[in-house]
Amino acid sequence: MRTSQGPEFIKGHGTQNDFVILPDADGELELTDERVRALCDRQRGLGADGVLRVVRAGALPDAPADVPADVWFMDYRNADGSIAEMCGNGVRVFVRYLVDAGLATAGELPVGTRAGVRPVRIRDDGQVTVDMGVAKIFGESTTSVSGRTFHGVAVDVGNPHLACVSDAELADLDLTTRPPHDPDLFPNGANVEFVRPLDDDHVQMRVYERGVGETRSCGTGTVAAAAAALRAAGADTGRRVVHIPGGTVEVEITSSTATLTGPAVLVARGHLDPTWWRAA
Ligand SMILES: N[C@@H](CCC[C@H](N)C(=O)O)C(=O)O
Repeated sequence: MRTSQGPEFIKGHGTQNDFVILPDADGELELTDERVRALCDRQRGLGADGVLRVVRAGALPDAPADVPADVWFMDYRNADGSIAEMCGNGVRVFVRYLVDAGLATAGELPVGTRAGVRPVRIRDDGQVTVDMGVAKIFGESTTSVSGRTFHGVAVDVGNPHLACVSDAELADLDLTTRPPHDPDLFPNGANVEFVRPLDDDHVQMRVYERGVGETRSCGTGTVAAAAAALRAAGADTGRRVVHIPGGTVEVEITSSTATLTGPAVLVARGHLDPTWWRAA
């Protein structure tokens, strides 16, 4: 009979961008890159696009200095083990977990990330809205997929994006390999979005995420996509409903910030096998 349990986990997703959540208030877990890769592996682990460690900012040595110590910090890792500054779908799932676990009360809640503090609110209809900060366009560049060149804008949503608006049929794009990006403009890599306007309010998007591959959704990517689509339409501010393979989110861009609204779902919970965890 088993006498001890491994670390607790929760599995969740936001528009099918899926995560393993690891509660670790005091920062005691040894979360190595290899353990992240093992957790995210869809054959030998739980399977996920990324890991969200739930830790108090004060317990994480590399938390940014401007995040107060008592704030819950989303220590985000991509499936390949790399660290990213921000995750728009992850932060909604993170807050759903905090409220579900009784670690926070519903209402506006500050979440620490490597891109700074992000206010998050669970709405009465269950959707979750995140204040994502300013989506900053910092250049223009190109990529190529399936023999076609795409022009896009570089957008900083806390993490780097190349968002390419075109009339290409998105289902035809082969995103099984990483679309190239300019290393001078993106020295730390880039998430690449392909965006097709459907009408004045709606766009369709597919994404290849840095550190993961093609995912069924990327929250920061949808904000970059909305900023790029607005710019292509000659506007700096406005609203876009973004249709991704995993669902639909809504992005509003004002002169001072961007908000992202979408679902956040908890799917399962349990404990890792201690032998598996030790060996991972
Ligand atoms: N899926 C996320 C973005 C996760 C980080 C990204 N892959 C990066 O490396 O910047 C989202 O929902 O925003």
